[in-house]
Amino acid sequence: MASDVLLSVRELRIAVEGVEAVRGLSFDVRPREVLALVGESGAGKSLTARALLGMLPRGATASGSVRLRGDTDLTAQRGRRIALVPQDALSALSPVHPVGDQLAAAVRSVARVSRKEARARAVAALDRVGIPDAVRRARAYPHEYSGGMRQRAVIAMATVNEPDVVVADEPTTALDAELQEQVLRVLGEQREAVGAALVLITHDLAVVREHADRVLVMYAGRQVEQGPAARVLDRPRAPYTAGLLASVPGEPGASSEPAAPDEPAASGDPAASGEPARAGGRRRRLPTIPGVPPVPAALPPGCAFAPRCPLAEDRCHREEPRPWWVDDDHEVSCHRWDDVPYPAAELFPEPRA
Ligand SMILES: Nc1ncnc2c1ncn2[C@@H]1O[C@H](COP(=O)(O)OP(=O)(O)OP(=O)(O)O)[C@@H](O)[C@H]1O
Repeated sequence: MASDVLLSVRELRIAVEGVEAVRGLSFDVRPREVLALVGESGAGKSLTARALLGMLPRGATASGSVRLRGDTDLTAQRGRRIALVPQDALSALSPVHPVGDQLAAAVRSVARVSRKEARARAVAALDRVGIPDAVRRARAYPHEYSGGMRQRAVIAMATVNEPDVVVADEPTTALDAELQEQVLRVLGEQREAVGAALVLITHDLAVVREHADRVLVMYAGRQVEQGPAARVLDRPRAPYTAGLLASVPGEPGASSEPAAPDEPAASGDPAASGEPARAGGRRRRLPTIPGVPPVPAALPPGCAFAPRCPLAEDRCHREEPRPWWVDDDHEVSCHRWDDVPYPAAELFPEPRA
């Protein structure tokens, strides 16, 4: 293991009820870096996140390895060296205990400290994430917090024991747009304050560009492309990444033609939406990747993206591509990576209005 690798994932495969949904992922997370996992719904991001924490759902089995500082006992590290910020803060907090008690219990689960000291650390953690009047708020129950406050409390919970890695699974999905940026800012600040790396699962490539050092793009349980976020977003080498980018307003990969002026603006999962969007003050129809991702039980032969890929040729429908380093820190799994044009939007023309 290279000395600067904190979390090392090798050939991770996860099957649910015997059906493989994550198929041979390998990646590293280095100290203090932010790695974004992106891909459409069903790509296997959440299962991967759970595997990093040693908490796979019932019926799921994993093979391959996940090592945190060389250690494979992830359950023992959970809450201590690796912690989760889940999608839904309400389900992560117990409704029957005050928030401060829950944080103090998290402190005492890993550190031999007095109740008073645990309480003090809990209040300090709430204060750090910007919960006003933290001493009083620590005595309140989760339902007495607003949605944004609850998500901050969950970030406080994940970072209170100063873990090496925080895994955040779409931490802003349940929040309105205004709160999303706030919560991501708090998450970034806390990560820096405790010196943790962050594995950030998101649908939003604008979030990747703003917050991630590296990105891993997933499709149908496989890694399609990974590398430094700016390099991957500026010059995607996998047609799938190009398609995701083409559907994000303002990205270099996205088309810039104006469309009918009466179209509403887009929201949500960009690749799947195909909705009109606004860029540079103009409304336009965004290109989308045609079709939908396959379900794990019915994968096509060869490259799973081939049926949707504008560059697919015979070989793509027969042979699954192996990951290939296109330069020293940028890996792609695509037979046609060298034929992806620049700008990549050319691959995905705009739909007709
Ligand atoms: N508990 C489970 N039982 C059965 N199938 C599951 C379970 N969890 C995940 N799967 C299946 O595994 C595949 C990957 O799911 P996963 O939740 O990891 O995807 P994802 O990329 O996180 O999607 P989303 O963005 O919608 O959360 C999907 O086909 C999903 O239906």
